[in-house]
Amino acid sequence: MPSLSRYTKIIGHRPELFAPTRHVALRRQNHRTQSSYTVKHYLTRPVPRTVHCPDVRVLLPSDAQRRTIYALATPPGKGGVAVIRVSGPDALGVYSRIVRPWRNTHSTVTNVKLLEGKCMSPEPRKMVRCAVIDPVSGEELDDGLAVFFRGPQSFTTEDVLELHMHSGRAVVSSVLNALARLSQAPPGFSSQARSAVESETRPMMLRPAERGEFTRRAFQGGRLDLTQAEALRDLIDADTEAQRRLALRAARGSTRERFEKMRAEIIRAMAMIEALIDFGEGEDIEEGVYDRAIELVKQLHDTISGHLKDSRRGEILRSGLRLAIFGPPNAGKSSLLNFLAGREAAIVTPVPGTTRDVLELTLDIGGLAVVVADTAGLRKTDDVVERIGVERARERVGDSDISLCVLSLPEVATGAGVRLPDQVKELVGPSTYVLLNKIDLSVPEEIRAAKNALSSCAGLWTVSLSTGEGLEDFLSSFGLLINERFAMDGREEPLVTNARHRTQLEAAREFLDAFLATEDVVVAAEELRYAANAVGKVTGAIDVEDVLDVVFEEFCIGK
Ligand SMILES: Nc1nc2c(ncn2[C@@H]2O[C@H](COP(=O)(O)OP(=O)(O)OP(=O)(O)O)[C@@H](O)[C@H]2O)c(=O)[nH]1
Ligand SMILES: [K+]
Ligand SMILES: [Mg+2]
Repeated sequence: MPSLSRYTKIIGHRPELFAPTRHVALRRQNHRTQSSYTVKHYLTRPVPRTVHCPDVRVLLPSDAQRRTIYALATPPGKGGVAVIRVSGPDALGVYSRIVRPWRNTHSTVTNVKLLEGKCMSPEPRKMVRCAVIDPVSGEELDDGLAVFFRGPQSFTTEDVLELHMHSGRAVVSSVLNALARLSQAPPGFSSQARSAVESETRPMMLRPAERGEFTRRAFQGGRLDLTQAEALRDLIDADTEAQRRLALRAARGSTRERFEKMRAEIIRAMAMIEALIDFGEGEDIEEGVYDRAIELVKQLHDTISGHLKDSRRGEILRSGLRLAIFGPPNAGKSSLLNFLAGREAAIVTPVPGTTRDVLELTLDIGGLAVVVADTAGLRKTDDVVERIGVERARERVGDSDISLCVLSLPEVATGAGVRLPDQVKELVGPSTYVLLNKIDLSVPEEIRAAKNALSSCAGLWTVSLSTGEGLEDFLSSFGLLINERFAMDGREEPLVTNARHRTQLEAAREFLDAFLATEDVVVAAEELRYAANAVGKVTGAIDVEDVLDVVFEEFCIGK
């Protein structure tokens, strides 16, 4: 009989071995204790069949083992360098077919065989000056640099070839065409010539890569977990410092570690319960194991709840803080958007009701990505189009992380304070920021009275978007405020950075809830298994075929 710590180890490392033997354990258990469950009850619960760990992941003969993929890894167009990436079992073959020592290259058809004979055998990770030739005609396509990575010491864990060419449409397409032709039996050779170069001209299994396929292979090869793959995508998409920092840390595995630790804790609790089921408390297992498991799960539950409550801080850092600008017509909302954007993004006119639809821009405010939405002025109107705009404005305010109400001071000032239109008033709450605009048209007493009347809101500034007065002060203090609320400086790094993580953590928390609610040890163990699976899906530690497409389709080709 394994000791509890040994037991934890077995399940922790190879839970997939554990699942199929459970009913045996249960039958044995049935006649040894007086617990209330039955084997039938257990067997009717859906048992996840695909639980496994990264270290025992079994890859069936896959497309990746047969097919070599290629793609342009840099943005298309004219530029200094274009990188073409080739990954898969034929990468070395590609090297020998199209890469030639730079000095020895000749561009005539008759030299093909000669050149075939002189193919280079690359030293891994060493960049060499080379010529790239057409594998069929032997014509030189470009000269540049080539580097070969011997799998698994490569990004994808497969053999990888990178060709650094001149970035021009014709160069890139000629090299891509050459790669495409390697998959076909080469035309133009006589049968004699063909047999002479038989081994060299065997058609290769090459095809263009799909979105994110290089990274997907890196994941399948165990180089990255899913959070790291997502982080690479985020790093490419990062617009602000905060996004870059967050993505870089996650790419290095910080998110992976935290989720893995969480899963290990759940599995530890599960092992306690499983041991209890199999051997019974007091007999072989020490007293109080169940209570310890409950304690552990409660702590985990708190941790997960803490991360889920984190005011979407991670998601905000990653995909931007949603800010809605709202207010009465003509208050200067679109003028504010243009000021923040530094360009005439929105139409500004003296006509009230100019903005109809929601206009959205992603801007860098105080180092934070902010998705700023300009909305239609809120008022009662008979205009059908404007009414829809007003409705959308209200929805946008509701959906936003923060809202900023723009008011025209001369419009709302009453002398002794302010009066807001009903439509606006109902959207102003304690968390609303207020920008009092058009102070160039107001007298100081009016400004002071209005400021007093609005002193209870989350933030208040007085500006003129026409003269620029107060704008610098507004921008810096608003930037500071949102940074304090949402950025990660000096705080624990947010764990939940996208909706996929949130969904899985929510699911895990529900299973932990169910664990804490049940009296039945078998159900309890099962709930923990589901919880561990939910967390495992975040990193990809357990079967994730269903989420792979979702994760990788947001990538670009060549990554
Ligand atoms: N005097 C003065 N005029 C301003 C100021 N800010 C904006 N305006 C003018 O006010 C008018 C309305 O500005 P917009 O930015 O279109 O206002 P809006 O809130 O987007 O209006 P709607 O889209 O119609 O709801 C324009 O003519 C602006 O030039 C300001 O600080 N002072
Ligand atoms: K307007
Ligand atoms: Mg407008």
